[in-house]
Amino acid sequence: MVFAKEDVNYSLYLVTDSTMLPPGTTLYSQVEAGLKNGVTLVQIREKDTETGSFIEEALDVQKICKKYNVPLIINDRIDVAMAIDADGVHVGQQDMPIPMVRKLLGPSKIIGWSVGKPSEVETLAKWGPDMVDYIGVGTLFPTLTKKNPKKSPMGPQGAIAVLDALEEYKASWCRTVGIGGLHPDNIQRVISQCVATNGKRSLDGISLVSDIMAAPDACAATVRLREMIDRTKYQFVDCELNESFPTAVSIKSVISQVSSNRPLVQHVTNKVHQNFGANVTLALGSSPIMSEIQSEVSELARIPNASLLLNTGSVAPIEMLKAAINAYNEVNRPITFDPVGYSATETRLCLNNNLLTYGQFACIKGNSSEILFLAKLNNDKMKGVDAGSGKNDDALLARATQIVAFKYKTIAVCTGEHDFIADGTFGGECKLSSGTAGVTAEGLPCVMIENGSIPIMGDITASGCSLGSTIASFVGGLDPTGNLFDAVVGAVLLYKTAGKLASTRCQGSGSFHVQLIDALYQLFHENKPEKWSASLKKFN
Ligand SMILES: Nc1ncnc2c1ncn2[C@@H]1O[C@H](COP(=O)(O)OP(=O)(O)OP(=O)(O)O)[C@@H](O)[C@H]1O
Ligand SMILES: Cc1ncsc1CCO
Ligand SMILES: [Mg+2]
Repeated sequence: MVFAKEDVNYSLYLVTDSTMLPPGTTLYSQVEAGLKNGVTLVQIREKDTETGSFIEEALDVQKICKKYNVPLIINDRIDVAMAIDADGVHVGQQDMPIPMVRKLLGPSKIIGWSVGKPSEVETLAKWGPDMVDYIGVGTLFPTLTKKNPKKSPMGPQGAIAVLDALEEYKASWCRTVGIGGLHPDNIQRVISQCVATNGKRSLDGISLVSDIMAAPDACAATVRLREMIDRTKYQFVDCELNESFPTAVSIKSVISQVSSNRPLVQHVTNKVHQNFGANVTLALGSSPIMSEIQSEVSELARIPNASLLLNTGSVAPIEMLKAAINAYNEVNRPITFDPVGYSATETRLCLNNNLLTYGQFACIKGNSSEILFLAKLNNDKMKGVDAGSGKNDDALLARATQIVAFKYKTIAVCTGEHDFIADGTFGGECKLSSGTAGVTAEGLPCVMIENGSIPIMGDITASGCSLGSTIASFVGGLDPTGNLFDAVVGAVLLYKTAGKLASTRCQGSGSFHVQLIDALYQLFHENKPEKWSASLKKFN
């Protein structure tokens, strides 16, 4: 059978590994369970099997693939693929060069290539449409199936770079599947985040091994995966993600929700911020818990209206941070991420990028230096944790905020004299292939909040960190019908108004600190956003 290449469905691509079969199953039975329940493409990848047995296995699997009308791809062994007339082969960077593979297989077979970086895309684009039909983009996350991984995992941001290269080099024919460490707990996040910067394409499919091959019930496992891939909404927090322009009325409603739900705000934060953050949280009618105990994160995340503030100013062990991200993502509770001093040192850059790869955040907030660096609009390293003193224009800051929101499919906040907030959640939409239907960072909703210059806000330590506490409290306090963007904007607007009020009441930075908590307390409990002094402007 010859498959028309444009008809190949890459959405759920099963790669075999007979070393992980559970007792009572065979390679054949696991593949059949997959095919019956929605696997759309099969690759035989048996690294340690002798040629004779490989061919026997391949012939067996080929029969069943034919029955389900699904193409069969052979990993690496071009000879085996030719011998059994398989539908295609998949080769890695170190395997036989692609032009030779094509010469041997002829034009009609499917050829897949493992790609990890943009320069490899440039190569395949130069070869043109007759060489590589699809690429396996990875390794996305750490995985046990690669025995000697040569590359460190690229994460969604690495996959975005590959998708961008496909667009840049105009390799429109080339399809993509994500590969490496994909499981039900990260598939939707990967589909949602891995979108080219021009919004025109996302991954065409998900490729995986162990979730089907090692499953005691491969039918149920495949049904679950299929359902996950077909779901077009990624509800990573249990509140509304729909686009809206916040108003005094909607912010008033957010505050009422926070008042009655009294969220539990777990702070994993720096030592300087601990006490201030706990008091700010209490001023907002919420309950702080400053905890870095790994064994309790799952329990905390399951408490109604739990919310996590993850601030990397000084850090807990990385395993604890990942466990916390996992625990909150697992139960769709919001995480507010503050990458303090993001670009100050290689250590911070590496740690923050590692965490950004690991989870889905409801909000990413930073000062102007952090957001500009995250957006790759500025390469100047920060001096410590404070924003640089250079003046940036509003348009540049808004753009950086939108880029961060788009990249991480989150609500991004950039602080300074003017605060910017952009919504990159796309209502939680996640789609294979079509990305954001061409919507780019510039098209994202973005607002600006200002209240004149309040330099004293930058003269106390951890004022940005405590805005993080305020956001975490507001997003945690939402009802399921509450709106995430309203909550983040409401928090920033309240904080700016409180800052101004406190600056008129204080005598210096020492009393400003105290006055800021008083002002937050007063404004929150009065709940009259229509009277707040900070202004909210639509920037886009
Ligand atoms: N010149 C200013 N005028 C008005 N508001 C300001 C000014 N500078 C900072 N702010 C406000 O102060 C808060 C902290 O912002 P900043 O950009 O200083 O954060 P940060 O560097 O992360 O703070 P930290 O790391 O000390 O916690 C924000 O709410 C911001 O809006
Ligand atoms: C001063 C300082 N150092 C690490 S975190 C922090 C608080 C302000 O970001
Ligand atoms: Mg900060």
